Amino acid sequence: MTTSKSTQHTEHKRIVIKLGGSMLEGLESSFFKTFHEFQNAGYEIIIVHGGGPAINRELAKNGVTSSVVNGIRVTSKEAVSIVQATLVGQVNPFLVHQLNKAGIEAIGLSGYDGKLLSCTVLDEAVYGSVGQIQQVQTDMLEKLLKAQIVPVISCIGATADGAPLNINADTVASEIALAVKADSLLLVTDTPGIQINQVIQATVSPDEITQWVASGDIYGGMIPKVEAALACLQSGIPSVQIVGQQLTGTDITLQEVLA
Ligand SMILES: Nc1ncnc2c1ncn2[C@@H]1O[C@H](COP(=O)(O)OP(=O)(O)O)[C@@H](O)[C@H]1O
Ligand SMILES: CC(=O)N[C@@H](CCC(=O)OP(=O)(O)O)C(=O)O
Repeated sequence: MTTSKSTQHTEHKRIVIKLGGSMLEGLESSFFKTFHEFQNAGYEIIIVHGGGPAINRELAKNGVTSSVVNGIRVTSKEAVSIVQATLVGQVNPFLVHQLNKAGIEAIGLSGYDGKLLSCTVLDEAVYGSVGQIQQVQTDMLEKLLKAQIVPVISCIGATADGAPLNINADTVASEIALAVKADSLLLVTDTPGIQINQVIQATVSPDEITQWVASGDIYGGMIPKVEAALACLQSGIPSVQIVGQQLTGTDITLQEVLA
């Protein structure tokens, strides 16, 4: 993994905010106030977005079927060009527009731009055109952050030959958070945190997560989120949260949670 922050001196704190496709559909304009608050508090912000519902609609419109295994979309060659067109052509500009309109200087990127997300194929037999990130090229991000521009990244990676690959946006967010040595990762979704037996969990430990994935209490789209959260915490990102649009939710912590 390439990072360049370690060689820099900076007073800034960094936050990677992943906006799930599920919450983007019901985005409230007041949500963007939060970004000003983060910036005023001295945070450099990187946004990663998904777009599951928009992708589902476009695939259906084109008569392309897809399935999901462990929260990862099995992506045929036909599907990947629709996924790319939807994320890069629709969802990303929508979000960049909303941010710019709210007075936050934002610029859209995909994994191609500045060679941001160099990938190999994860497992073609199982997932098709899904990427495994080999390198995050942070140079472009550093330049943008220095200029106080918010990068808005869609979860499309590229092979060395320039073929597009679909990557789950939670995974992209965690890889980027690790590459830029973020102080915090926020995974914003359509539910205010991890719910077990309909109760939102304020704090959860890795052992609880393992147990709840095995029992099926954590399933589907929540699986890549908890995996992303654990990958970040175990590699030293101090704060990882899964939250709703109000930014309240679940803190994932390496500490054992006392009953
Ligand atoms: N234990 C859980 N707590 C909350 N949500 C869960 C849980 N397990 C699975 N989910 C599902 O995960 C969904 C969020 O994942 P997903 O739909 O992929 O959102 P996003 O588009 O934000 O990535 C929730 O809406 C819910 O249906
Ligand atoms: C490989 C894979 O699963 N890609 C995801 C990318 C979009 C995404 O992650 O969107 P959400 O944030 O809405 O979940 C997909 O095709 O749905």
